Order: sequence, then C-alpha cells, then structure tokens
Amino acid sequence: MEANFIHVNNLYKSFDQQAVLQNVNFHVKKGEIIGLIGPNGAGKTTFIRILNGVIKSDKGTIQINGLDPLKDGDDIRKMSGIVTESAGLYHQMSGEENLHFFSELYGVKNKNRVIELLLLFDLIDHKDKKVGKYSTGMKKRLALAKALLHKPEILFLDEPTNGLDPDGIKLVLSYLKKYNEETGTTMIICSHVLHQLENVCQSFAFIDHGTIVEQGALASLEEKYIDVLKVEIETTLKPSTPEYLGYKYSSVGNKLIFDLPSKQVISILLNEILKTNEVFSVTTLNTDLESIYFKVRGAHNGK
Ligand SMILES: Nc1ncnc2c1ncn2[C@@H]1O[C@H](COP(=O)(O)OP(=O)(O)OP(=O)(O)O)[C@@H](O)[C@H]1O
Repeated sequence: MEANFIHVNNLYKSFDQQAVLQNVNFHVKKGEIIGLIGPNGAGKTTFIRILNGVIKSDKGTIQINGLDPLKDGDDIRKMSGIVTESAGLYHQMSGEENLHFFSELYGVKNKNRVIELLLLFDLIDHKDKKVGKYSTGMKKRLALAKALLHKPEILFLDEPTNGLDPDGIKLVLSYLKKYNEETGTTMIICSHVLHQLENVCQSFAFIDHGTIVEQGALASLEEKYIDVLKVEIETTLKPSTPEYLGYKYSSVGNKLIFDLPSKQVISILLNEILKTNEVFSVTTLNTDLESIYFKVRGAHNGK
C-alpha cells in the first residue's frame, strides 16, 4: 500500500487551557488534493498552522514526508507553500516585483520561474501594474503564484476562493487542479463552499469540535452515510400505483423521485421503464458533498 505523505496521530492543541484540537488523526497520500471542511471555529486554520510548523501542538505526532514540524519547521516550510486570507503581498510594488522579491527571499535559483508563473496565472499583461490596483481575483492568483515560486511539494490553501466572483472561482480552482495534475503537488484546501471542492478534491476530512470525525473519498463516504438514494428520473412514465417495481416515489411534473436502496437498482428500474416509455434524464439528488457533510455532522452530533 502507498505510504502516507502526511501522517498525524493523536494530536492535541489548547489555547489558554481551552482545547481547540483533540485526538486528531489525519493522513494524506502524496499528490492528493484533500478538502478540510467543518463549521466556523472547528479548528481548521489552527490545524493548518500546526502542520506548517507556525504554531506548536501540545501532544501527538506529525510526520510530513518523514519530517516533524516541532523539530524540522524550517525544512517543512521550505517544502510547503501557503495561501491565506492575508496573502502578504506588497501593494506599492507591481505583480512582477512582488514575485522577484519573494523569489530572492526564498532563494529561488530559476530565473524564469517568475515569468512562468505570471503566464500560468494569466497575469503577464498585468505584471507591471501595482498590486494595490489589482482586482481581488488577480491578487488571489498572484498569492498562488507567490506560494508556488519555490515549487513546494505541499500547498496549504485556506479559503482560496474567498471574495471571488463565479468566474474567478472557476479560474482559481481549475489552475489548482491543472497544477496538481502536472506536478503532483499535494494540496490541502480549507473551504466552506462545498460544491466548489467537490470536483477538485480526491478526498475529504471533516473536522468538528476540534477533531477529525471522518475522512475518505466521496464514493466511500456515500456508501457509509447514504442509506436511501434519492434518484430523480425525467420520463414519460406515469405509474398508476403508489410504488413502482416495489420502490416508493413521488412525482413532480414529468419527474419521478425514487427512494432506492442502492445504485445497482437504478439500471433495473431504467430497463423496466424503457420497455414502454422514454427517459430524458437521471440525477442522483443526495450524494453531493453538501448532503454527505450534513449526514456526517448529524452522525457525530447525535442528530
Ligand atoms: N491564537 C489563538 N488564541 C486563542 N484562541 C485561538 C487562537 N487561534 C484560534 N483560536 C480559537 O481556536 C478555535 C478554532 O479556530 P480556527 O481559526 O482554527 O477555526 P476554523 O475552523 O479555521 O474557523 P473558520 O472556519 O471560522 O475559519 C476558535 O475557537 C478560535 O477562537
């Protein structure tokens, strides 16, 4: 089995005797994009800051590619990039000047790296403009470019799409996905906007009241948490009984919404309908990340 790139075991952290993280267990494979999700104040930012070696944990073990943030904080920061709300950009300097400044600070040898990133993030036409005059989307893209200057092996992203319009969100997420595919950079993304993460992350960790209550790929979470699939079928079929093939449904216009025990039943149902009727679309309604998020929250909060 592939070894974990990040391995966290039994981690604790308190501020002023107030427990913020407790018994956190977490693992990430190399090259994976993982979404870290949970309500406000759950401990996401604190966790990222501990992983990055910015603050120290009280108890537990962390290994990041064999390094420990408590002892090897500098080495971990050298191999990681971080994008937070306060991107730390200089507003009086142009985009290109910012990237050159941080290149020197990080000891980046490759002189073409700045231009490469300006091109990658579509900022080349704005490279001479002062960052104070950049739009929010341009600043976000420049912050990403800054975080990637030294080709980090891990990228920590805290709310990378905050404040962006739908076009900006799409752009930033597609850059991240493309960059991950091209370079295999491991990414940990914190966000509250679940539908944005759904198509970017390969797996998810759910943090609640300071602990990771669940972690896995969407398909395995779906199997674990969704007992009844809600499947909407747009069809000409108008059943005359309250159940069809023994399955309950409700109807809205030309759509039937079935409660099904498993995915395997979908094709059985469709085969039967198609014998006499037409089918225009089939949509599963409750297997999206948001539905699963609420199921996980409910399961761990006694609801
Ligand atoms: N430096 C600090 N000193 C004291 N308490 C802190 C400190 N940093 C965070 N906390 C507390 O730790 C808890 C977790 O905060 P954290 O910012 O990690 O949550 P979060 O999940 O990132 O929240 P959000 O989704 O709102 O960003 C909160 O109760 C917060 O008030």
